[in-house]
Formats: sequence, structure tokens, C-alpha cells
Amino acid sequence: MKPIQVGLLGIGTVGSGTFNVLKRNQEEITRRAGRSIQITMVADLDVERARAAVGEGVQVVNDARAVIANPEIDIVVELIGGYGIAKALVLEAIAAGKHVVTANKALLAVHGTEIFAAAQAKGVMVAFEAAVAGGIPIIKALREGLTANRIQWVAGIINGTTNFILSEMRDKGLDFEVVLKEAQRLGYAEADPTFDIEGVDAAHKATIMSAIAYGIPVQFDKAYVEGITKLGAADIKYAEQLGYRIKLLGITKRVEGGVELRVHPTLVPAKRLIANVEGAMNAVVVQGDAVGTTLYYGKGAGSEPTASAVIADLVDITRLHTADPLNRVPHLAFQPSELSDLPVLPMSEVVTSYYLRLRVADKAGVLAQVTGILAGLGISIDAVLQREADEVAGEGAAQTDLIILTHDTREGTMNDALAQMQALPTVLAPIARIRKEELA
Ligand SMILES: NC(=O)c1ccc[n+]([C@@H]2O[C@H](COP(=O)([O-])OP(=O)(O)OC[C@H]3O[C@@H](n4cnc5c(N)ncnc54)[C@H](O)[C@@H]3O)[C@@H](O)[C@H]2O)c1
Ligand SMILES: N[C@@H](CCO)C(=O)O
Ligand code: NA
Repeated sequence: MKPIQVGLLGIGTVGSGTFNVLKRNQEEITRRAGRSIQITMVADLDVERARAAVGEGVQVVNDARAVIANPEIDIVVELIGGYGIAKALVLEAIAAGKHVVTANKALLAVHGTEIFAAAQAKGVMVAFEAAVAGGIPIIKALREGLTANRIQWVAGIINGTTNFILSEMRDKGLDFEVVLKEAQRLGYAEADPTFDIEGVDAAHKATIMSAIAYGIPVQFDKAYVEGITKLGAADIKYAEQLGYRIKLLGITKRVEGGVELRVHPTLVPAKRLIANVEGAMNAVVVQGDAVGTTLYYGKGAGSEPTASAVIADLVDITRLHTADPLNRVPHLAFQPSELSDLPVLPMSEVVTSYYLRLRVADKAGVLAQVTGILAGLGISIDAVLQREADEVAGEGAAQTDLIILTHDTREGTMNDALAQMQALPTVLAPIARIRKEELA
């Protein structure tokens, strides 16, 4: 089947991430989508930079309208930002019968009603997973995964820049301005960073979530918006002493007689998971009447995390174009004809690190015997802890516990080592082995 052709409007932070990830993961994405997705045309005011970003084989222009006018383009991805030219371009793309993918929360929070109506009338999709909490699939969760629920409230850290600023100020005692500059350098901040620090960006996102949670139009003009610029360092400290953290939260709640929609610095009990979301990470808590509390966590900004959401939308739209309606949402995520024979490995081939506890005779040379076995099998030791004999309750001074943490080792090799160590006369009880994962 002919590839789905995509035109990018704007190839800055998110646009270049989208181009790179789509290229790098082309094969797997095609197996999921049922059709190859190719960026064949890019518009950016900075043509030289755009050309350098995409290399040969992609048409680069400085006029976004040339992309929209190209009859070969199936999907237009708007990654320019703002309510100005982006609005006109999105409406023109819709009018031209193109599906649209956008990361532009400002545009949707303010002009979403007009844009969605135009798309509905024209029979095209406007997809915007990247607009809220970047790479976290929160739009999908709210719109598809939680459809059984009466959503009661949604609260989230949905601006990476401000969370980064608050974390760095608290942890490193850095200056507000210094941290903001760093967030800009890392590509987290909006073109106008006052949108971040004054809470406007978070309010755009909260507005979109409130619409999806409660089935109401997007109404940014009704949102209460307060940023972090008036937050005192002393308050962060006092909050901490009282067992709280201060986070900039976007909150939307269903209450008697209406919906609350607000962004402001908020004290959150320090023991809550969301209170421990640091740096540019985002997290959204959704409370539904059936499911209870659910939490979604991940990177809410940055080039490739945001691209991850843009491309998920491209896949969704592409799947609509597959011949078989059943395969629009393939049972196993990949198209049935695209399942691979990648083997599930036997446990002996699995590689992890290990915690070992050996009850040993407390005498000279035991540690050397044990580490000698590990070294002989090429197992590298990360840490060793030998407990004082009198710490081993009730066993007297004749025995002690030897705790060993290893680096990554093949399970089969570890089994050999365990057998050899267990056979030592100085090892007095079955060895405890617990696998260890760093998970980051
Ligand atoms: N950066 C992030 O982490 C992030 C995360 C989520 C959503 N977003 C949103 O994604 C969008 C893009 O953000 P970004 O960070 O990639 O911005 P960016 O400033 O890095 O990129 C925007 C690009 O658009 C180009 N451009 C400007 N006007 C144009 C025009 N008229 N025609 C063609 N090109 C034009 C610019 O030259 C630039 O290359 C914004 O809506 C932003 O809010 C960004
Ligand atoms: N400026 C935004 C980008 C992601 O939408 C942030 O800092 O979270
Ligand atoms: Na998202």
C-alpha cells in the first residue's frame, strides 16, 4: 500500500524529534499502523535549518501553505505553536480535507470549539495527544480507557518548565532565572516563557482535560490562572516542615452545580506520589467513580517525548485508512500479519543483577572462597556487606551473614555460581538469591 504522506509545519524542537523518531522506528511503526508513514514535505521559515534536519529526499519549503496545497499530503502536522498563523493554517488544512495533528495546546484551549467544528463538518480528524502532558498518553486514557467512569476530578503537574524550576530551586538552591534559562536550553519552555511561569500553559492543558473529562466545550477564558512567580522560597521551606510539597497543579473538578478549572501553586502532602514528581516530569491523577484514583507519569516536554505522542496520533489516523476495520485497533497492537517470531528467552538467558545472602561460618578465608567462585565465573561484584557476628540474632559468634550485590549477570551463570557456593562446607544454610532491577 502507498505510504501515508505527512507534511510538517514547523521543524523546531518537537518537529525534529518527530522526524527523527519516525525515521528511527520506521519499521516497527509500520507494523503497528499497517502502512508506512513518511514525512515527505516540511515547511519552516528557517529553510536552511530545516534542510539540515531532514537531509535529502524530503521537500523543504518556507511556505506552510505549499504543504497544505499539496494533494499528495494526507496528514498535516502543525508544530509552529501559538494562536496566530497556526490557527489559520490548521483551519486551512482542515478545509483542504487533511487530517491534522497538533501539539498546540494554546490553540486548542482557546480556539478548539471552532477548530473541532470545522473538522467535524469536513470529516477529518484533529488529534492532539502531544498537547497535554507531552509523551504521557493522557488524552487516550481519558477519552478511551476511562469511558466507564463519571470522572470526579483531574489534577496534574502539567508544565515541565515550572516543575523543573521548583525542583532545582529546592534541591540545588539555584536562582529562578538560572533555572528558567536551563529549561529553555533543554527545549521545555514555550516560545514565550511567561506562558510557563505564569501558569497559562498549564491552564491551556487543564482546559483541554476538563473538556474531555466532562464533555464540555474548551473554555480557557473561564480558567483561574496563577503561576509560580510570586511563590516565596520561605513558603516552600515552611510547607516542607509541615509535611507538604508545593507543586503548580492544573485542577479540574466536577462539583455540585458545575466544574472547577484552576491552576495555582498547591500544597500537596509529601507522601503522595505526585508530590515526588521532580524535574521536567509530568504526572496526572484522575479520579473516576468506578476506577478510583489512577496516576499517569512521564516526560511532559522535550523533543522526542513529545514526538512520541505526535507519532501515536499519526498511527491512529493511519490505522483508519487500513482496509479491514477490525485492524484499526489490532488485537495485539501490531497488524496480525506483522507479528514477529522474536523468541521469549529461557530464564537461564535472562540478565539481571542480584542480591545474595549467605549464612557462613565466621572464620578467615570464607569471603575469599565465595568471591573466588564469583570471579571464576566472571561475575562482577557491586557491593559486599558483612554483618557483625553479634548482629545475627541468636546464632552466637560462629556464624555471620554475607550480603553480596552483583552487577548484571546471566541467570545460567549465577545458577552455576550458586551451586558451587552452596557446596562449600563454610556455607551453612540455603543461599538467598533475589534478583535486582534498577528500572531507570
Ligand atoms: N517543546 C516542547 O517540549 C513541547 C511539548 C509539547 C507541546 N509543544 C508545542 O509544540 C509546538 C512546537 O513547539 P516547539 O518547542 O517545537 O517550538 P520551536 O520554536 O522549537 O519550533 C517551532 C518551529 O516553527 C517554525 N515556524 C515559525 N513560524 C512558522 C511559519 N509561519 N511557517 C513555518 N514554520 C514556522 C520555527 O522556525 C521553528 O522551527 C508548540 O505549540 C508547543 O507549545 C512543545
Ligand atoms: N512548555 C511546556 C512544554 C510542554 O507542553 C512545558 O514546560 O511543559
Ligand atoms: Na499526552
